[in-house]
Amino acid sequence: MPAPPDGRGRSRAVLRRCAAALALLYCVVACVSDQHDDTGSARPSTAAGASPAAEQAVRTLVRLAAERIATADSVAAAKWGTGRPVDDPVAEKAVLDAMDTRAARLGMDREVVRRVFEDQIEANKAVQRALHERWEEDSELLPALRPDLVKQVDPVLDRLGGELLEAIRGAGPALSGPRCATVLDRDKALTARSAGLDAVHGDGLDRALAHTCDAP
Ligand SMILES: C=C(O[C@@H]1C=C(C(=O)O)C=C[C@H]1O)C(=O)O
Repeated sequence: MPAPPDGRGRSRAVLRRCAAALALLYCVVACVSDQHDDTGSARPSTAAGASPAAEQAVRTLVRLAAERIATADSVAAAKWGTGRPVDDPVAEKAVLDAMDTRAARLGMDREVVRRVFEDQIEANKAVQRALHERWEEDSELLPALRPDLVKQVDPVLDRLGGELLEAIRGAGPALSGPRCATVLDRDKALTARSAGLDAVHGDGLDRALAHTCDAP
């Protein structure tokens, strides 16, 4: 008959149980972190939907689209009174071409990238037009500062372009998944509320994300 464990035997048993628990925890963590491959794109985890990381990337996309919409105020102010039109097909083509080149280099779905950036541009122009109308009606609302488009706004648009591209890449197939529209709509509402967006910018954010989800 084995002798009843003394104090040292009991602590060895406790240590063994702790080691087993740690090994189990390690397996769980390794399994969860394996949801991402080393290209940075999220894999759909189960038949039920996208991985949590991919859904987080959809949320990031919403936040970045809201940041990009905010640049329309600076662009509109920079153009106001200069005769420079809201529409600038050459600048738009440059944005779309640059994103297309980067998307191709990263092996991304170029159609998805194109449709998201076309929306960003249309949304930006819609907000610029709405702000110009507002300022025409009430010159008191004119912004005091006129930023320099090339020096001050373009670098922000460039940065946001790269970050949006990463978010699209991270979202991967989640953009065609069944939960995309639900996640997007909820985050749009949250972002609009937390950023205190008025109707013009709220509509702009809607326009910017109009074709982001592409459920079959
Ligand atoms: C930002 C500008 O205004 C418009 C919006 C653009 C955009 O959102 O990227 C690009 C070109 C313009 O049609 C600009 O003229 O630079």
